[in-house]
Amino acid sequence: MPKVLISDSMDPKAAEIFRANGVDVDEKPGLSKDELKAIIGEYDGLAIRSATKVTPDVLEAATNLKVIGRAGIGVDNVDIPAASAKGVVVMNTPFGNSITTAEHAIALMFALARELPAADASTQAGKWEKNRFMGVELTSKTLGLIGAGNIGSIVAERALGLRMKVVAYDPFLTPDRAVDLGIEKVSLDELLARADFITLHTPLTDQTRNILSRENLAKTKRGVRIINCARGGLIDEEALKDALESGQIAGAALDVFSEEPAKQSPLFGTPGFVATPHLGASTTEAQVNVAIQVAEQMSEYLTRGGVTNALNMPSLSAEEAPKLRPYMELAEKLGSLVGQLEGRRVTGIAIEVEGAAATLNQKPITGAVLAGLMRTYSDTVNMVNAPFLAKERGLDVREVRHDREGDYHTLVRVTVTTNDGERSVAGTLFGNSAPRLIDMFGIKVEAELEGEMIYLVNEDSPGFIGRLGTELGEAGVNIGTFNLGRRAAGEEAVALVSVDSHVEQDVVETLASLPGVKRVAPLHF
Ligand SMILES: NC(=O)c1ccc[n+]([C@@H]2O[C@H](COP(=O)([O-])OP(=O)(O)OC[C@H]3O[C@@H](n4cnc5c(N)ncnc54)[C@H](O)[C@@H]3O)[C@@H](O)[C@H]2O)c1
Ligand SMILES: O=C(O)[C@H](O)COP(=O)(O)O
Repeated sequence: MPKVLISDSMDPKAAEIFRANGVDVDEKPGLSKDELKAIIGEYDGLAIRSATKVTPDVLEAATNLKVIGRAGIGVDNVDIPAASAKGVVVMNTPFGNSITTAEHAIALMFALARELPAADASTQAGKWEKNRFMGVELTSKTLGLIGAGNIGSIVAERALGLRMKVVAYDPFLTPDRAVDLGIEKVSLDELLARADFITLHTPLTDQTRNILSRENLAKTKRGVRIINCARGGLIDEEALKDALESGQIAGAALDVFSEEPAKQSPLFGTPGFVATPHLGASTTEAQVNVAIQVAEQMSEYLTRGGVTNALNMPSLSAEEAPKLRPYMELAEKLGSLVGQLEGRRVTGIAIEVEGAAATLNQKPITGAVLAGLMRTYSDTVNMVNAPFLAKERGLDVREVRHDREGDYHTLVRVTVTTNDGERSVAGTLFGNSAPRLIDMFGIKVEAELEGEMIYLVNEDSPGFIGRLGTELGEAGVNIGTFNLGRRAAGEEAVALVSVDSHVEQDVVETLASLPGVKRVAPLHF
């Protein structure tokens, strides 16, 4: 039974769903890094929010880990390249807390416009400072969105409902989407110059880090109010403090900080500054949503192989998974075949699908071919890390989907490029489930790629098969199946012989010395 650790505080629904799906679960929120490292090796899955930091040393200790599920959106607390390199799928729940977070941004916008936290503190202190607090209306003001994805779009809708004008800076926002949303796409400089309120809704990346730098804060309209419910690190906090003090910025509300938990900050106590402790996603509704989603997604992966919302692997529904499984087996075997024969000489690989295979999601098939190819020289490779390792190695990977119907109802062809040119192998499924090789380097040969095998290339000549059988018999190697093919009578022929035991090097050498033999290679599937 797969076992999952929930290492951050999560709605109890998550544990209920894991158990209902036959997944064992331990809930241990608040572990130190060393405590996590000491126990992570026991688990197949790790369910987290933003507090657990999944760093390379944690992953190093996670010897059984297959999946990390983030009950929420941001995955900047997970080292995704390190997880990918270890073959661990990283999933998030991209929509479960978006409305809640958008509402928090709107709440902070109101808090700034009417100085609600300061007014509340002053009133409860018995001061009744009616003349101290003079707010601004939101109606007709311009809201500048930096990032118009899921949350930014919801903020835009709500702001339009408040009769604000919305401008957005997001290099990936299409003009059509901007029209649909009823917002104006602008450059960052234009947004800074025009916005009365600015709200940030981008992930923290190398491009967005410090997007509101000292220089950019200086370009804002005097008296602007800024809200950040996305990620700490998007704003230069020292520069923000200076701008609040100089009056360039009239108010700033941060839910997120460059260092969290933010128990101290230069901003604390600055007039016009409002803070919440990373509460963007903290509503009952959002926490139930993300807990249910993460537990369902992780259970589906651990028990049925379905992949949803993974950041380092293509999605694969639980319906697709059983259909794709025999193709992935076929693809992995074809990849392994070319890997065992060509190994590290491969510089490029093309994966072609035809017939029924062309109607399926091709990414998992490609992942399986690459895993099969590279597993011949690395035993840590799997479908998740194979595409990354292939890229790292500079392997040129091409995917081709043919609409045409060929001789077979379904076909996967793998063509590898080496210094000697291109060579390809192809396979099909018998009865929609049994993988079979049907073409080996241009020669028709039908074989099940299974267990220990010998690949042999020879000149087609009478008596050769008998001599081969005799040599194997004398070496004590029992033949299971004999699969033969040739280009034409008397020309190059191939034999794929399945045998009951591992073929030792001396047997390979004896076979290689038989007259007419061009190549012998032991294979293992
Ligand atoms: N405070 C919280 O508790 C809380 C809760 C949920 C999400 N978040 C954070 O909010 C952020 C946004 O979440 P989302 O679901 O809207 O993500 P999303 O991926 O749907 O949207 C992000 C948007 O940012 C845009 N973007 C990327 N690079 C950009 C750049 N250089 N300049 C401008 N725009 C850029 C993208 O095109 C995209 O439209 C994430 O960082 C997430 O972690 C915080
Ligand atoms: O990215 C997110 O989903 C938010 O930052 C929420 O973080 P949390 O789960 O720690 O509240």
